[in-house]
Amino acid sequence: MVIDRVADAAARHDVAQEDRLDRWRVLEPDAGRFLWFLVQAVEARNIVEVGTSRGVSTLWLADAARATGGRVTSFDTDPAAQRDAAASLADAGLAGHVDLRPDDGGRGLAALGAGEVDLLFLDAERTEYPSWWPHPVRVLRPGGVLVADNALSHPDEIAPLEELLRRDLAAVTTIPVGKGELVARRA
Ligand SMILES: C[S@@+](CC[C@H](N)C(=O)[O-])C[C@H]1O[C@@H](n2cnc3c(N)ncnc32)[C@H](O)[C@@H]1O
Repeated sequence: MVIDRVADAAARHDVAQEDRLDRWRVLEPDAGRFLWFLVQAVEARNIVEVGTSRGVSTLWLADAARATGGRVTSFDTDPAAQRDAAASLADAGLAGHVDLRPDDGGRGLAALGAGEVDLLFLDAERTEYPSWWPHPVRVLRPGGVLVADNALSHPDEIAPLEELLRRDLAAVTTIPVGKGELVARRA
């Protein structure tokens, strides 16, 4: 499977990198399966991701989008990473379900319309998320879901995001899969 191939390449790559920012830091398999299920459970069609990297989470989201008849828009500030992701998506036959945007996620979210996103996945620099407010919540449709990775691996960095979500949304919890997925649903 293409996802396994990219995840294996990421593990080999990351172990040799001293600087965290040089690592690909791809999504854990159980978190990927959780995202894949969630997209289909909420029948998400307009799916937005911030943090493509080499596209492991994008592959999970795109495979689920194929099942819902939806589409993934994925932002990353690293065009080289997105070129690798594009090749993997093509290998998996999923390129037609994804728009890769080499852009800042905060700027990308600010440009989206209110209530147009069914599922938003945040997997970029966690400390930046609060500066993107109110757009991560503004873009969600009623019943739409926000998911943020690293809720358990980096609780201190995720705490400001969780505080904003608990202020603005009713249902917020952390699912203990992968590195911890913070999930919030817009009523
Ligand atoms: C943890 S990796 C994403 C891993 C990816 N979701 C996966 O499962 O393969 C974080 C990525 O976020 C990107 N990034 C960091 N800040 C960003 C921002 N403000 N907007 C968009 N992408 C950003 C980085 O370039 C990096 O590729």
